[in-house]
Amino acid sequence: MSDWADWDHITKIDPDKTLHGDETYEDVAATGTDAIEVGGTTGMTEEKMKRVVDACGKYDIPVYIEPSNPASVVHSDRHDGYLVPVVMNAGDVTWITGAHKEWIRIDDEIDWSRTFTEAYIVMNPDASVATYTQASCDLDAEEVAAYAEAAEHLLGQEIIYVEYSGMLGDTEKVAAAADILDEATLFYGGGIHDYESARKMAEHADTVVVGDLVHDEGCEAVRETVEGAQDAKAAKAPE
Ligand SMILES: CC(C)=CCC/C(C)=C/CC/C(C)=C/CC/C(C)=C/COP(=O)(O)OP(=O)(O)O
Ligand SMILES: O=P(O)(O)OC[C@@H](O)CO
Ligand SMILES: [Mg+2]
Repeated sequence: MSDWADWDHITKIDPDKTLHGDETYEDVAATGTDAIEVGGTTGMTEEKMKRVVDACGKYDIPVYIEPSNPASVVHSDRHDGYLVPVVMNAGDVTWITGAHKEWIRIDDEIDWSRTFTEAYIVMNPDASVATYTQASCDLDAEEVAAYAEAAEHLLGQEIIYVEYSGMLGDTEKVAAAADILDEATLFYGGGIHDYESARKMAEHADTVVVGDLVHDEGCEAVRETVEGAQDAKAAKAPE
């Protein structure tokens, strides 16, 4: 079974940002979050990535690198693996297969045994990830569901990621993706900032991702979102 099948909550650390106040990565690991993803769209370098991966890798929590370009991939035995995005609704094929081809061409150390993909559906047109990938974000619930279904059944993706980075998404669209998926795991990320927003999104998604909050508000706020996600999952009918 894949690691992520048991994750209710992921904390995403952006190596281009600092932690809140004097908090440490040990504090992040102690929030109850199930895994740490390390990634961001802008300002990413190998050096910044390595610093965060090395620091997080000391604690008893899965750590995955989520690269936004081939240059931000670092290799170490401090982390568990790589979650490489593929953007279903990208306007530029670079972000569907092009960057992947270049990465494979230039990197001799790829460890396929711990490299997996995430099929992103990018939904917030104001997020840097939308600009970066030239994503078509104007999608209704039926289209979101169709992208999710294409990702799972045509492309064999195991993780579908509805991404509203920077804003809380439309639950109707998240639910449409959740309802169409058979076996794939649904990640939701964007704008989760408290118990209630985490609970609401985790009613539909299998796993919620919290990003900006850890940098802007800190670990106590993240802990509340972990509780919201866990309560939503506990309230769902047994699968
Ligand atoms: C093939 C390799 C190694 C890399 C390419 C991987 C791809 C397709 C990247 C596309 C962009 C993407 C989906 C990045 C994932 C990380 C992400 C969504 C971060 C959040 O982005 P924002 O919140 O918009 O950015 P900032 O917080 O940096 O402003
Ligand atoms: O920063 P936020 O809005 O929490 O979004 C989380 C994550 O989905 C970003 O890739
Ligand atoms: Mg962000």
